[in-house]
Amino acid sequence: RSVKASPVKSHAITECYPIRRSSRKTKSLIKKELADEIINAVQSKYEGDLEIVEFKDKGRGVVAKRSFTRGEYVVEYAGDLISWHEAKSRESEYALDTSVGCYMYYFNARNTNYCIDATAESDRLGRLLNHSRRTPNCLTRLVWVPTLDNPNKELPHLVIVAKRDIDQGEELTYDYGDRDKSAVEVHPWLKS
Ligand SMILES: C[S@@+](CC[C@H](N)C(=O)[O-])C[C@H]1O[C@@H](n2cnc3c(N)ncnc32)[C@H](O)[C@@H]1O
Repeated sequence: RSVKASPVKSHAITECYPIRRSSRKTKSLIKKELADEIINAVQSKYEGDLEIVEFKDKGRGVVAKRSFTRGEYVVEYAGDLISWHEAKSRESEYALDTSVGCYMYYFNARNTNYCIDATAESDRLGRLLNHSRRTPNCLTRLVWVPTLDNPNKELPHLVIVAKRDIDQGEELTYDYGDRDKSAVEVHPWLKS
């Protein structure tokens, strides 16, 4: 907003009419505000609008306690941010215990391969969203978030956002994206 360049004092306008800010926003401003909202949400770690529900065929899952609009931040896929090298080493350890589920999320950001390992039980809920290939209502997005101790340093985070408008009470799901034939054979639910 170019308050300084305006010949009219801003307080004179706001006293008479509420400024319809949304109609004045440029696309890049809206984009920046959405990005800032996501950064704030990641830093606050707020997850109060979600609840854990036990499903007969999937184990725990996460259900929306309020509605979400398309594109809105839902939750972070929080865990340990590690290199692919470290991830492979941890995976071979996890493979020894068949009771350990799949909580490794591999991705590439700014030309570096990373993995979020959310295998360890924690109070964070992103790790509990189940998979849906056919009808996911969420999707994951990569965001770079400044660290709290050094605002000049950014780290990649995976956030889960609403793919479409979501009603209160819906189970939240996203597509894990694993199309590997042998993985689908071992985990037939990857087709669902
Ligand atoms: C990231 S965890 C999701 C949370 C998990 N349900 C739990 O109770 O901890 C992934 C695991 O959930 C289960 N899962 C995820 N999506 C599923 C689906 N559509 N059908 C059946 N099981 C599913 C599988 O056991 C998978 O290894």
